[in-house]
Amino acid sequence: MFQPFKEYLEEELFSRFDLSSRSIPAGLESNLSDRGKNQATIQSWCYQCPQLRKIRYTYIDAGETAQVFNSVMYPSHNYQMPLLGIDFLSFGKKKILVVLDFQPLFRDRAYLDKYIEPMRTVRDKYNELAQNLEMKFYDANQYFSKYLLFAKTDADTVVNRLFPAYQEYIQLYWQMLESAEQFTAPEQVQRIIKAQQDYDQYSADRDPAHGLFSSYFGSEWAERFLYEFLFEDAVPLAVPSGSR
Ligand SMILES: C=CC1=C(C)/C(=C/c2[nH]c(/C=C3N=C(/C=C4\NC(=O)C(C)=C4C=C)C(C)=C\3CCC(=O)O)c(CCC(=O)O)c2C)NC1=O
Repeated sequence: MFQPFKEYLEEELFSRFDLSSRSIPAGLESNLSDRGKNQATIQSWCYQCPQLRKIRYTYIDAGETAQVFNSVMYPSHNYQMPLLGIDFLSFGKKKILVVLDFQPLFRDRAYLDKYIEPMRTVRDKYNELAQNLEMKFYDANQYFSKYLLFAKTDADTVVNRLFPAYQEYIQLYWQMLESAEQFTAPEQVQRIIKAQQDYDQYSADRDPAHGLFSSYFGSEWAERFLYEFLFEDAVPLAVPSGSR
């Protein structure tokens, strides 16, 4: 269902950036599960380039049961650019949830004007994909912008509306990255490092996918996948969520 989204991202990345592979810890690059109704595979890719220090994306394919495309771009620590966050989920065709955002590192007015306001014209074209749904796991005021796309939708809308919206958000992201101010002062770079680290901690601690990963691949693998790959700058909670 989201394969064309992955292919578009790859074409963009490979044609625009000087990518090199970034290693994925052993055993986490892919996995296969026979526990569910359909066989499930999970596969991840990770790259870096001068502008983006970590580019990761993951595809889960459990046939009709589940299709997930998840990705985060982490800009180099010299940029205050928001992270590009993508989370597209389809469960059994009827339940489709899509989230796409430039995830802000800071929330002051000057920052939002510079890095979030440019999304507005794109966002305004896709009202049906911005449904103001309530967040149960995350906090909409932390690491989400007010112009995020967040919708429960259907397969037709994914093809006809989400795909063009996705392309526009990605194009805007590249454009902003190209012209983004570069920071080199150590205290400014430190502030960016800290904010990106906090993003990993925030995301790992709240990740709604832990249960999904555990059910397919076991809680140990799920824990490693979260803390060693997806959000590697996060420190695991003292008591893993599976045992709480
Ligand atoms: C491979 C990793 C990965 C997967 C597969 C994943 C899945 C995932 N994301 C979800 C929700 C969600 N996901 C997001 C957003 C994001 N989530 C992100 O990982 C990113 C980058 C964004 C930002 C765009 C939001 C806002 C929700 C709704 C959760 C809520 O209500 O708080 C859910 C819950 C769906 C439900 O309501 O049943 C799952 C299972 N999250 C992951 O990290």
